[in-house]
Amino acid sequence: MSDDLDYLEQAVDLARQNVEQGGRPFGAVLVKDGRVLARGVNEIHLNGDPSAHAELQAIRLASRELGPRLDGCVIYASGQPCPMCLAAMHMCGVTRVVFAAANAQGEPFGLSTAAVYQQMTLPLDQQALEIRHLPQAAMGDIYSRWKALNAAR
Ligand SMILES: Nc1nc2[nH]cnc2c(=O)[nH]1
Repeated sequence: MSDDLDYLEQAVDLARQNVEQGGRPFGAVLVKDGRVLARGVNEIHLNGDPSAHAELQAIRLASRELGPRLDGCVIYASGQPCPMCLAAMHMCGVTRVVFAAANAQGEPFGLSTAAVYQQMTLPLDQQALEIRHLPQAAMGDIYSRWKALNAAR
């Protein structure tokens, strides 16, 4: 815990460097067992990939070493993680996340994802994005087939 400030400072430094290089003000450091496994900055300006958030970049890098499960990892982020990054953290088992700037701080600069969080609390049929559930018979037994093929692995 006492290392939190040190790692968070590193994430903020990354964000600051990224701004100087034309990027958005987001940096992230991914730590496991006291070792920095990955660092990431927002790279949307470099590759046009809208998912190139600092936290996801760090997760992608760490996964090269650890594979798809990041249990026991801690992510330090300069900004409050957006729903996409937070979902990724939940799904791959990241244990903790510590961030410096809350959404409220980013709001005046268009750097808050509070509106997306808000959308995601709404029922599917009330979200701004049209979400259509169209059941397909062709899906058939795909899930149970997958389960059967992977049960022994
Ligand atoms: N925390 C965070 N918020 C963002 N909002 C837009 N891009 C980012 C990012 O890379 N990190």
